Amino acid sequence: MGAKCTSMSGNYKEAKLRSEEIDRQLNQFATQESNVSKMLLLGTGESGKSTLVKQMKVIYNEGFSDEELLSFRPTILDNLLSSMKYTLAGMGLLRIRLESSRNKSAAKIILSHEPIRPVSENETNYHYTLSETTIKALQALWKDKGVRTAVIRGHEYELNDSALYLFENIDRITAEKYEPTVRDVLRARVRTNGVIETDFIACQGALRTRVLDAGISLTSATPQWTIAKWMRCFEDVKGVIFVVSLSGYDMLKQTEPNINRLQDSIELFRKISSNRYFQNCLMILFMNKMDLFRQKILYSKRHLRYYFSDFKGPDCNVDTAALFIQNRLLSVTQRPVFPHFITAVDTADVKAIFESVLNIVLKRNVEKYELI
Ligand SMILES: Nc1nc2c(ncn2[C@@H]2O[C@H](COP(=O)(O)OP(=O)(O)OP(=O)(O)O)[C@@H](O)[C@H]2O)c(=O)[nH]1
Ligand SMILES: [Mg+2]
Repeated sequence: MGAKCTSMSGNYKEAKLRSEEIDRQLNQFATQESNVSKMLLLGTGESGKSTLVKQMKVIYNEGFSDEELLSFRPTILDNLLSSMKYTLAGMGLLRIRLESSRNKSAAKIILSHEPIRPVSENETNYHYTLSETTIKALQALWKDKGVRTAVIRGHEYELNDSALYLFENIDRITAEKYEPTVRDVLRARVRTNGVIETDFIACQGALRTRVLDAGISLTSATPQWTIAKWMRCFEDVKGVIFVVSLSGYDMLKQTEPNINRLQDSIELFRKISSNRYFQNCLMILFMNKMDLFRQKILYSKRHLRYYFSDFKGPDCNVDTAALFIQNRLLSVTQRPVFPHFITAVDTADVKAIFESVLNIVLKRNVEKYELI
């Protein structure tokens, strides 16, 4: 018995020493620039890449300072204004009338409003405020049943995914003392131009990671050689995170209105996953906007079978519909893919999924350096 105890404590000591040695080597590995694990975010426009980058800042870095939050104020007000402009244009397309003809003047005020310029380095329009007339016009329009009907039918004219959130928060957002919250910032929409890099340390200090938002507009029509040409700018990428917006299943592309948005993403995924440039990368698939997808499948009556005629599952069943889309995406490639359903605006969800993705990357690194 005594001997057994001694050998167990011996084993324990040995394991502890080995674990400490692995931790030391991993920390050393993580501090070298050449050991940064680069993860490249790719996907069609508006799939949620920049939202994931914002979440990396919230989860792994210092988050948003008060000043940074405030700097989003003009963008969010502009998003609100342009969403209302877009809704009014959509009403024209769908021949939906304003409920109250008195709101025609409100519509004119909004449609003729100049876009709000985002903050530049030399400028500080953090405290940009809409005029009282514009705020009243926005509020009156949001109360109009015609506008609400058009928002519900937003998928028919590409209304952006954050429009409803912004309209529902209209009074708070247009208040004189409005200070954007992190939730608001995650809903803000600015098209990315140029590469955005975000560095952070994950997996208890063992993995130095750089997430790259390529800021390139890719579609299924982008030729393979163009993809390869662009990707040469990104050396030593460990993994590609391909982001797909699930909520696009019932939407058409803005530029080519005969192409379904989800089909477009599936086709782009086929191209990316078969591109020779990414042959040695981990291929991670984020099927994003699960929150909106759930709402649509459960309540919108826009059943998946209307857009994918080979879907034979039951209506209003989120899991079956989501798995059908996952299988469709996985069927376009032969290579191993790590698929995840995700809601990029939900910090807890992103954290849990990212941890598991980064653990795979870490495991690969460890295997490479024969630490295990
Ligand atoms: N409700 C909801 N909205 C989301 C989600 N992910 C992203 N969005 C919203 O979708 C919009 C587009 O997201 P972005 O992160 O800017 O998309 P992107 O892929 O970076 O777009 P580009 O820069 O044009 O390529 C933003 O308004 C986000 O707030 C999600 O999971 N749920
Ligand atoms: Mg972006």
